[in-house]
Amino acid sequence: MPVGVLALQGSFNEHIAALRRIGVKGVEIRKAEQLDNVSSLIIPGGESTTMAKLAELHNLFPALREFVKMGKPVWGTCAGLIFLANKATGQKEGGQELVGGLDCTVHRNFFGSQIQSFEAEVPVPDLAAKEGGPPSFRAVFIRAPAVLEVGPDVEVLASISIRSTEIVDPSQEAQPDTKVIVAVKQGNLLATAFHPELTIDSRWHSYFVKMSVGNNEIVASSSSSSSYEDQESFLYNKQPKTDLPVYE
Ligand SMILES: NC(=O)CC[C@H](N)C(=O)O
Repeated sequence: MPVGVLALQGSFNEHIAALRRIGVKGVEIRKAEQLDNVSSLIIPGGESTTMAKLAELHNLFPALREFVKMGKPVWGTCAGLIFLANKATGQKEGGQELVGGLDCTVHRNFFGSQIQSFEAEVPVPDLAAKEGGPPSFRAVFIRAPAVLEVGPDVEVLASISIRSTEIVDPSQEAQPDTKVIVAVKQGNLLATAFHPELTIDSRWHSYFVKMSVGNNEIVASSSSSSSYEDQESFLYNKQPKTDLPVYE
């Protein structure tokens, strides 16, 4: 079965292109019944309030919650992390509906607004040990959330050190060198505050695909032409930069 990518809003094209680069077919999910035909699901980054409104409009929440409850692998990136969290803070007035399932609290815009977006090299030793390659990953944080608290079943895959001056939200009282959680795993749920689909490093996608393999056979991407083939231009780091801070 192919990997589903929730395609209401945000970087779903980029996820499908990233899956394609590792030879896996990704399909757009816009209707509840389409979830029956996929082994696993990626909820992309974008704008979680907008995505939630669209999901509500299409009556997707019950099916998404059922998908999570069935134990099928789901990976939320950025806004997708917010979707999966049991609790979110920093929401717009009136809040927003969440899929939930991931036992954590996230802050929606922990690192500030669009202009506080940044890139960093983030060490993720467990994932590098499984997937090979260098120990750290290029991480693109766009108006990124962060995980404030995790439950006992949640494994922290990556955190970054930040100074309090880097936190824009005055309600956050981070002390110098606070560790902020930016990637977690809980059973079949994976969540990252950043956007691996915007980098050329496909190890996060292959890691997620391997989580799905236990459940169902993954369909290989066909070699025929696809509208996703030419989307390499989305990638931020075709040319590796050397001047990035390393967060450890
Ligand atoms: N790049 C992103 O997905 C940003 C998410 C954004 N902070 C939100 O609330 O939805």
